[in-house]
Amino acid sequence: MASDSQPEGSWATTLLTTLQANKLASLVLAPSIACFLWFFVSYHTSPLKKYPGPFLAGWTNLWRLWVVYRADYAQTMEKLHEKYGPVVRLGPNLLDLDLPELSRVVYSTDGKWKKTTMYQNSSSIINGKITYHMFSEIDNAEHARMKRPVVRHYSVPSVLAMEALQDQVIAEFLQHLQKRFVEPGATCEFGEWLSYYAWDFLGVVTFSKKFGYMAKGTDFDGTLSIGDQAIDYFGMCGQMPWLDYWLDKNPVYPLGPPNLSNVTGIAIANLTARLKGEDKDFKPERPDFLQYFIESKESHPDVVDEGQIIGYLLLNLIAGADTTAITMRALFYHVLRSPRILAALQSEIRTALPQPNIPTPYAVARALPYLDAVVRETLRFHPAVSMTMERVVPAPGLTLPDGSIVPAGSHVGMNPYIVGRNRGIFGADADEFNPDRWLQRTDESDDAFKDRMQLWNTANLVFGGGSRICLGRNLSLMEVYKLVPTLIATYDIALTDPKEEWWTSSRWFYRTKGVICTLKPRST
Ligand code: HEM
Repeated sequence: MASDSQPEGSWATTLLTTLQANKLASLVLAPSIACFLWFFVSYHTSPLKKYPGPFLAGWTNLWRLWVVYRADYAQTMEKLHEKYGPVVRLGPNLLDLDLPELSRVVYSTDGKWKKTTMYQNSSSIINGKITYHMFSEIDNAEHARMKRPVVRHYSVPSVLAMEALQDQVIAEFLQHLQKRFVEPGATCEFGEWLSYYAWDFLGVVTFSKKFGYMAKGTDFDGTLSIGDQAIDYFGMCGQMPWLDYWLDKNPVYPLGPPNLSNVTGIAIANLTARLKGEDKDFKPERPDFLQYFIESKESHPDVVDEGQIIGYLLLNLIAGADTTAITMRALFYHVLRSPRILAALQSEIRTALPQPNIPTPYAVARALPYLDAVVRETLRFHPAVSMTMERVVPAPGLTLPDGSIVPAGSHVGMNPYIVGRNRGIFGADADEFNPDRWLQRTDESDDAFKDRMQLWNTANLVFGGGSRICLGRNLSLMEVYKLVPTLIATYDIALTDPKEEWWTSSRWFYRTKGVICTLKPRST
């Protein structure tokens, strides 16, 4: 019979009695119950509870970690937005927004919107201390301090000053393609070769030296593969940033991504040789980033030391090579699958560039409207970064178009892949690759076209936005705008299997493999 103070059937009493009686049960059960209660209370009291999303996502970030692990992040997000609308809850404290009208707010220049801690796991340990670079630094004031000495070196005039260096790499790329594939009539792993080109290109503009991927025709030192693993690690760990302290930053046995020690070694060797005047590849009349960074050390000695220069050099390579290769690979993949688009592009380029084998001057390339449309469509359709770029909502909160307020401290973000396919902006055919959408329609006035492009720019987050916008965008655009017409003016390029379905992996980078081609001398 139950006493008055312990009513019969009280589950709490039974539980307490069991726990007191059984020490093992208490060791296991008590933390589990505390954990469950914590999750339960957090879920039900969260101010983000009102926003729709997968059930598990509201409880734990493990859900989104699982999606990143599966490597179909962008596609999953697309389905979720179709199901739930423009605001989707991806984690207990994270909303993904398909609201291009807010892009200038979330990715602003006012210094109030901070990156979330997801970015911090792309830092490294130098001399026993976690060191952040321009991409991983989340404090906006510190970021501005790091960026100030070098930002002008990424401007259009600065990268234009490197055009001669770029032409040199393009010319070499053509020679390799000619000897290895065109003359013997061999099949080309074109997608791979675009990566070799992009890495060697970045080596040359960064420190006047190629890594040698084109010469060797392979990822001979494993750097490209290590780079992929490092970026995948960043994408996965970013979903639960504290994991990085256990996996990579633990001082006992780091389990993080394989480090880029060979690239770091190359960067240090180049800096040392340059400072000692022993760098034979560098020609002062052909400036490179290393030269610019050394000058920044002289102009900003309070910010730039040799460690910072190594950081700048590495960021150039890690942020710049794969992203540009992904873009060029996507461009060729989609263009080569469409005889109509290929014919239009070929006709424009070959009329403007009657001679093969000559690196296209940037000014000439930028004046080709169909090429411009193809590049823009590629960036929209296959952005190299295809994950939510998270930011912390500052006080007093973010007002959404439905009038609801996302409280300060919540995390929100937009995904270039999702906003790039927003049907309200790009039309019902937003899921199709069609460069013509970027051209002025026959029945469209100049003003209407201008307005449409202005609106479309709000949904262009391919290079991020605001004060954290991609630093290398002018350089990578120059690379793409120059290389594509040069190749099309020189070769007839065709997929060996026009129906080829390539391999894709959508995590932080939207990686791809494939684009197997034949290359023949230009026929028309
Ligand atoms: C098609 C090529 C490229 C794409 C699509 C791309 C995309 C992006 C995006 C989306 C961001 C912003 C990430 C965020 O806010 O969460 C970013 C940042 C950055 N990118 Fe790029 N990138 C490209 C090429 C390059 C190149 C060639 C370089 C350097 C040579 C570069 C250097 C950087 C740096 C330093 C940042 C950090 C900027 C900051 O936080 O201040 N990127 N990039």
